[in-house]
Amino acid sequence: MLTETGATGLAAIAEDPGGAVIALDFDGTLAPIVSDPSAAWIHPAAPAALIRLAGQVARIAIITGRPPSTALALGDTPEGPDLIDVPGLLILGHYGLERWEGGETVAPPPPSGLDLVRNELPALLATLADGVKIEDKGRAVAVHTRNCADPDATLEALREPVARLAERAGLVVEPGRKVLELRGPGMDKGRALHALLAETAARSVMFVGDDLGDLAAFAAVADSGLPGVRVCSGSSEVAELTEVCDVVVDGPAGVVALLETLHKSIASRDQ
Ligand SMILES: O=P(O)(O)OC[C@H]1O[C@H](O[C@H]2O[C@H](CO)[C@@H](O)[C@H](O)[C@H]2O)[C@H](O)[C@@H](O)[C@@H]1O
Repeated sequence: MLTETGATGLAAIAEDPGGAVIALDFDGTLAPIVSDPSAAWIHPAAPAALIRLAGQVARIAIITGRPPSTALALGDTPEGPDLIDVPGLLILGHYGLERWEGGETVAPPPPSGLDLVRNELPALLATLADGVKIEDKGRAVAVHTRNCADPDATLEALREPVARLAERAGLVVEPGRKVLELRGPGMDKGRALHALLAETAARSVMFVGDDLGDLAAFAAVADSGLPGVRVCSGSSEVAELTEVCDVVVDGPAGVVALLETLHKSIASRDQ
C-alpha cells in the first residue's frame, strides 16, 4: 500500500525527474542481508536499474554505514554493470562522514577514541558473548551478533557495556540489524540527506532504507517540505520503519522492481 504523501512524491519525481534526488541505503536495501558482512553482495540487477534512472534524475546517492570503498567493492556484479558504473554516483559513507564522488574521497580524520575501543572490545566481548564478530571499518567498529546462538539476546546483553565503552571513547552507538556500531558523533543519515537536498537544489526526493539508521533519513524526507517518498525495504527484523514509511517493498528485489517501475514511468512521460 502506498500513502497519499508517497503517491504525491512519486508523481512529482515522474513529472519533474530533473529535480529529483534518489537516495538509497546499501545493506538490506541494495544488497541482501547475509550472515557474514564481508560476503554481502549487491543485487545483480541493481546497478543496471540505477544506471537507467541516473540518466533521468538529478542525482543518485547511496547513504550507508559502510565506507564508500566497501560499498563500491560489494557493488560489483558477476556479469552486468557494477555500482561504480552509475553515472554521477555519490556515496556518503559512514552515515555521511565520508564522501565519495568521481573517484575522490573526502573525510575527516578517524575519531581518536577508536584505539581505546580496539584495545578493550575483544576482552569485553570474551567475557560477555560467544560468536560475536568485530568488523573494523577504519573510522568505526561494528559488533555483529547475527552468528551467535541467540543474536537478539546477545545484542541486548551487549547494549549497556558497549554504550559505556563508546562513551569513554567519545563515540556514539549506532544500533542496527543484529549489530551495535561504535562510531564518531555529529553526523547521521538525516543530516547527510538534508545537506544533499540543499546542494542539489532538489525539488523532490526518494529515500529507500531498511534499518534503524535510516529513520533519520526518513525524517529528513518529511522535514524537507519537498514532495517525497519513503520506501522501506521490508524485513521481519525491523518493524519500526514500516510505521513511518510510505510504501514497503520486498527487500532488495522489491527495491530493484520499484526503481524499474519509476524508470518506466518517467520514460513514458518523455514520449
Ligand atoms: O547503512 P547500511 O548500508 O545499511 O549499513 C549498515 C550496516 O550494514 C552491514 O551490516 C548488516 O549487513 C550485514 C551483511 O548482510 C549483516 O551480516 C549484518 O547483520 C547487518 O547488520 C555492515 O556490516 C555494517 O558495517 C553497516 O554499518
